[in-house]
Order: sequence, then C-alpha cells, then structure tokens
Amino acid sequence: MDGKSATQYAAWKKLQSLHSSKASKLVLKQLFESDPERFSNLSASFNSSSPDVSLLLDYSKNLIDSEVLSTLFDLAREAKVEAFRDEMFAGKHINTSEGRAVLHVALRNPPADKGGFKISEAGVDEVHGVLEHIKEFSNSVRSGEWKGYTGKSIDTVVNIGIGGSDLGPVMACEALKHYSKRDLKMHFVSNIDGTDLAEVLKLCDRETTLFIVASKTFTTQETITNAESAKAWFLESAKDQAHVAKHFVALSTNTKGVTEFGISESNMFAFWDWVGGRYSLWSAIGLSIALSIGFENFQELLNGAHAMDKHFKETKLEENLPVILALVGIWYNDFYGAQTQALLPYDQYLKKFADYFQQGDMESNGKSVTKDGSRVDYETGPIIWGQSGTNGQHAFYQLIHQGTKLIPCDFLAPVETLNPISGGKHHEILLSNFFAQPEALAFGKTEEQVVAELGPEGSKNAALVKSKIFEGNKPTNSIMFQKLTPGTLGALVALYEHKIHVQGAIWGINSYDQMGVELGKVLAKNILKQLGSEKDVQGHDSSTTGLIHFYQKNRK
Ligand SMILES: O=P(O)(O)OC[C@H]1O[C@@H](O)[C@@H](O)[C@@H](O)[C@@H]1O
Repeated sequence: MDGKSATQYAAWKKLQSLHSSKASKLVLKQLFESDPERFSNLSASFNSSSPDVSLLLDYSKNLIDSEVLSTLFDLAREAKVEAFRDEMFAGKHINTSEGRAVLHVALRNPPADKGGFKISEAGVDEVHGVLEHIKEFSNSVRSGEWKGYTGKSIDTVVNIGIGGSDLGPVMACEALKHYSKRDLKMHFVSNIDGTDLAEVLKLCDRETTLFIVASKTFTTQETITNAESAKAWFLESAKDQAHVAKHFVALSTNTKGVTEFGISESNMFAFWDWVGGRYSLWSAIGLSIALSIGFENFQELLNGAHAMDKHFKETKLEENLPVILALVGIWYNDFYGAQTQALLPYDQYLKKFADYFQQGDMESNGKSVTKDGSRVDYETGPIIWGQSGTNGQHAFYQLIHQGTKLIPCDFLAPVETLNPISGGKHHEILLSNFFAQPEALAFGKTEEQVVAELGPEGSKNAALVKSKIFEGNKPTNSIMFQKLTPGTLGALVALYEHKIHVQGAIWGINSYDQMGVELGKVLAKNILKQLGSEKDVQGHDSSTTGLIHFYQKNRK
C-alpha cells in the first residue's frame, strides 16, 4: 500500500521461496487425495438479505496448500489491504496522481438511516437525487409519456460513449436482457469509425430515437464527434435546434461541455470526479441500463453491488471472496509467471463479461510504477480475456488444456437458467460442461489411461499416445450463483472490482488513474492536424511518415 514495493514484504519473500521449494509438489490430484475435506476447506460463500443474491466460490482447484494460502493472507495483512479498503470506503483520496477519492461504492450505498456506510465527500449527498432523476426520466420514456418532436413516443435508444461510458452499459444491458423492455430497442455506438454510427442510424427513426451522450469528461474525441454527427442527422429532418431537447440527453461531470454541445442542463444527468469511467455503470452512465430494464431492476443491480461491498468491507480476509480471488491471482501472476487470466461464464447473458473486465482490470492495474514513482520489479495486472462457455471450448480451450502456457481460469455459472427450454435439457448439458472442464483441467488424463483406451494396437503409435495426454494440474476457480438477476450481476461485478482493488493495493500501484491512454490521443490529434494540411508531414519516424505518405497518395 501507499506505493510500497511488494517485494519488500516478508510474506512476498516467503511466497517466492515456497514457490521454489514446493511448486513441483503442488499437484491437484495428490492435494485432493490427501484431504477429503479440500472442497469444504477451500470454498467460501457470499450471502445477502436477498436469497437470490448469493455466490459460492470454489477455489479448491488451485495450486495451493494451507501454507501457501496462509502466507497469501499474511501478504494481504502486511500490505495493509484492510486499511486501504477502509480508506476507499471513507472517501480518502486514494487516487493519488489525480488527487481524487474513489467512490463507486457511494453510488450504490443506501442512505445512512437505511444501513448505508458513512461517506463524506463532496457530491456524495447528491447521489440519491441523480438516481431520482434517472427514475423519473426512465419511467417517462418507458411509459411512452416522453414524446419526441412530432409527438411520438420513444422506441429506440442510442447510447453514444466509449470505454467506461460504453462497456458497462453494453455488458449490463446484454446480461439483463431477460428483464428488458423488448419494444425499446437499445443500440450502442462507441467507435470513431463512421461505420459504427452509420449502421446504427440505419435502424433508427428520427421521430422516435433518443440519443444518450455518455462522457464523463465530455471531451472524448470519439464520443463528441459521434454525437455531433448524430445531431446533424437528427436535424436533417427535425430542422429546429429546439427539438434537440426531446431527443438528446447527456451523462457527464462537465456541465459547460454539455451545454455548449446544445443539451440543456435539465437534460443532463450528473456524476462526480470520484467515479472512474470503468467504475461508472452504477452512476448516471447506467441510464441506458435503467431505460432497458426499468428503474426497479436498476436499483436491484445497485443493491446487489452494495451487498458485495458490505461483504468486502466486513468479512474477515480468510472468507472474503474478492480477497481470495485477488490473492490466488497474485500467486499465479507473480510467482508462477502466468500472463493472463480467463473469465469463462457459462451463461450466454454474460457474454460481454470478459470484455467489460478487460477494461476494468487492465486499465486499473496495467501500471509499472508504484504510487511513489518507483519502477516495479514484479508483474502487475494480468491480461484479461475470455468468452462464454461452451463456445470457448470449441475455440481456445485446446491451448488451456494442452498448450505450454499456464492460464488460470474463472468459471462462472448459474444454478438456474432463465430459459429452461426443452425441459431444461440445454441447461443440464451446459452445466455438465461447466463441471467437466475444471475437472479435466485439474486432473487431466495420464499416459496409462490413454494406453488403456487405445488398446495394445492403437498404443503402438507412441506419438498418438503422447498427443492424447492431458497433463492436468491447471488451476481454476468456480463460481456458482442461483440465477442471473440484476442483484446477482451487481454482486458479481462488485466482486471483480474489489479483486482489482486488492491486487492494486498489494502491488502498490494506483489502480484508479489511466495515464497510459493519453499519449496516443495527443499524437493522433497532432497527426489529424497534419493530415488536413498542405504541408508535408513533419516530426515523425520513417515508419510513421511512410504510412502517412502511403495513405495520402492513395486517398480519394
Ligand atoms: O467518459 P469519457 O470521459 O468520454 O471517457 C471515456 C474513456 O476514455 C478513455 O480514454 C479512458 O480514460 C477511459 O477510462 C474512459 O472510460
């Protein structure tokens, strides 16, 4: 914490020596054989006041024993993870490079008299007012009361935003489609590539489309350009600038930018600088989610996240799900040299979950200096990737099972499906795969088993035998939840948010800035200016100049 290098911790050093002395002995087959209670010893649950919002985390299929695990918890204590967590909840400005608090937890915090945490930071007392605004507005659009400029109700919503102003709403609207108002079509435009907007506009009617311009800063080139083009498209038939008020709203912290764009303050949903973009789906940025699933469901999403916040804040480390995920992740990331972490939800509605946490995790923990500016001499944030099961099985699982890389995987699945078609047959098949894959990864298939299967004749082909061996001992976590409700999704997202927080605390980095996205933006602005100039491009290396020349010569 506070910029301390992780390698200085005694527990870190002990983990290094445990890895050197034990790694080859941490064999899942033997670990399970020697401890019949391994599952109950190495699983933990999260429960909330809502019976539907609960999670089981099975972390027994990890390359850990009690000594490794207790040393990992020692590391968390030495790195003062609990104090750092409490500082976040108290509103301390833990985003030190930007001098900001980090309070996405305040966005889902009930009022203090209803059991909420006490958080003192400017703007926190405005959270419920903005939620009220979201409620009124989403109710009026969904009921048809909100009318477009020709008196028709809204039937299409286009969210224009990028990064944190896109990925959360996209992921949550997809995840909660089951609860959505089907006659309100939702579209998301993010890319500056004109194709993104052009293809969506083909599906829209100017009289019945609502544009949400979502941008924390309201300066993001992609979003502002897309919003300007959408406005121009709208005005082609609406003509009168005054009609913009019926069809454009803004989600932002930048009132000046919003009003300059032509959106009145009354159509602006505010949030605050202590909400990071990738942690903003709980804020006004979630307006498209509320429009899609209704405010009550949006509130359930917040409640589920708050329940996880309470779990994270109040549960001892050994039973604390985000802490366990974080520590097990560090074990592979920093001691086994694993580069990536796969998120594999066996729930089609969660097909964007890994995409969402690509930003959530990689923008947060993709850092190489500690908070005090020292270069780290260990690995920080993992590469996050994945897709929904069973599709992934038929695409990249081959490499996870038999490739040369160690890829820790999180498997997630619901007990109940929201679509029990064909008498529940699909879900049983889906879950049988969810159970089978971690089992296969952990225990593999030995040469003896392959030989027995092939028989004496088939086994004469030694290469064939080798190709059919599964070494096993590949680590996984399995997370089960009852069914994908808004509350469950809230809890799952908050679980991974806090995992990221704990890992960042141990690595001593600032998980809450994103300076790494700036350089490319500045260079692109400069090049854009040069592309429009008569003069030859200046100041670039020969590769960049060559590419620009190629483009200039061939552009029509
Ligand atoms: O919401 P705005 O301000 O448009 O930012 C959109 C995105 O921009 C990127 O460059 C990053 O900074 C992200 O964290 C952010 O979510």
